[in-house]
Amino acid sequence: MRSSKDFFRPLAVGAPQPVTEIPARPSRAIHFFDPSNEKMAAKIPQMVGTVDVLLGNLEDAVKADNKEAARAGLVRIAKDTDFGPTQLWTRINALDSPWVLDDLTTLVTEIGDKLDVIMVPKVQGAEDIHYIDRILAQLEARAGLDRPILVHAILETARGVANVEEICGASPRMQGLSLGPADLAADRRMKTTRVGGGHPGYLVRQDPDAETPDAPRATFQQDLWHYTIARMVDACAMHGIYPYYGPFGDIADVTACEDQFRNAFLLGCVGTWSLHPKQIEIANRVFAPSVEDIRHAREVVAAMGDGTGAVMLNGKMEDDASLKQCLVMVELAEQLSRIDPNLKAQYDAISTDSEV
Ligand SMILES: CCC(=O)SCCNC(=O)CCNC(=O)[C@H](O)C(C)(C)COP(=O)(O)OP(=O)(O)OC[C@H]1O[C@@H](n2cnc3c(N)ncnc32)[C@H](O)[C@@H]1OP(=O)(O)O
Ligand SMILES: O=CC(=O)O
Ligand SMILES: [Mg+2]
Repeated sequence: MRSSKDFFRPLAVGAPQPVTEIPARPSRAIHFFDPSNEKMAAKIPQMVGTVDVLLGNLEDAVKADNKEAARAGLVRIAKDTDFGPTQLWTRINALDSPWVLDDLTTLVTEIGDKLDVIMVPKVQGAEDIHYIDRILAQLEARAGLDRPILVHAILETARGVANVEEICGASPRMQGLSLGPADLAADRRMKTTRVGGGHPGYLVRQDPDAETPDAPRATFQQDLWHYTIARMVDACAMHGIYPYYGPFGDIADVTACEDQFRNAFLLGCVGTWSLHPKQIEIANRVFAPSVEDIRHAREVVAAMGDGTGAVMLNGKMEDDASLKQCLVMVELAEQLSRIDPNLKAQYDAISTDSEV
């Protein structure tokens, strides 16, 4: 076990000072692209500013024969593009793969100054994060970087879920976690064949009516991912890092995609992955508080004065705890307003309404 005094000392001579807090940068959509796919890669410069995070994916969904082209493509895109307010992330190959060492060495030394976060797949426990932490420090020192690259782990193995709290607390670099429902389903031997989302077979059925026991009974589909997302949210909150939903594979079903994203938002996630350009708009809308919520939250803040005691507002009791919930929403709206002029205009219009 590392001493708490050592936790914020660099892990290599010449490496940058570890961060003591993970900045709350808006990241409603982490948009995946394959840097070896020329059509996709060509679209990246024009996507800057339309999405909070662009992620050059090197792992699953990139063909084995294209791994090196994807890595080289990401280096080229990073060097040639001004990302402005948009963060640049990458997903490296798995730690047991033949590609990961070159992924890390090439990316950190060539474009480490452009990379905000490295996403690590199939993380099993703190030991995987310790490995990444040390090697990143060595490479950052070699590259002469002046700020540490942050680390994001995908929760996509049963062992990873069992170790989720220790993964979140394994390094001051830990920025957040994403749910990986496809690999997680396979690793758990769940009997599903989908990438995220619900399943019509996972349901509860209404009790039979005593008078008409043979009458049809309503069924209610349940959320397969509720348990894992809730565990992930608690582990992240405990360690001051950020939880994200992951992939929603049914690109055509924008309605169910929106529902899955909203469930994650309501449970505490700050964002999600986008696999196709059309999922960006859904994520940007869902992972921002609604105008109605902000209107209500501001009314509660105004009514609560010094923040203590209880008041009645529109027939409902508000107190210190409901005020804290409202402040979460108001702070998120303020952060998003700083980067999204459309949202700013919508939230600003509320003040005008209530002043009239
Ligand atoms: C499940 C576990 C995981 O690991 S999920 C994460 C890994 N998977 C991924 O990263 C998948 C990323 N997305 C994709 O590969 C593609 O979007 C897939 C799903 C294959 C669909 O591609 P395609 O059939 O070309 O879609 P389309 O014809 O509707 O595309 C329209 C135009 O948009 C482009 N496009 C597509 N996806 C992206 C993207 N992610 N980023 C940027 N551009 C994208 C297409 O190239 C196409 O362009 P054009 O109009 O032909 O010029
Ligand atoms: O990498 C994501 C997943 O769902 O698997
Ligand atoms: Mg996966």
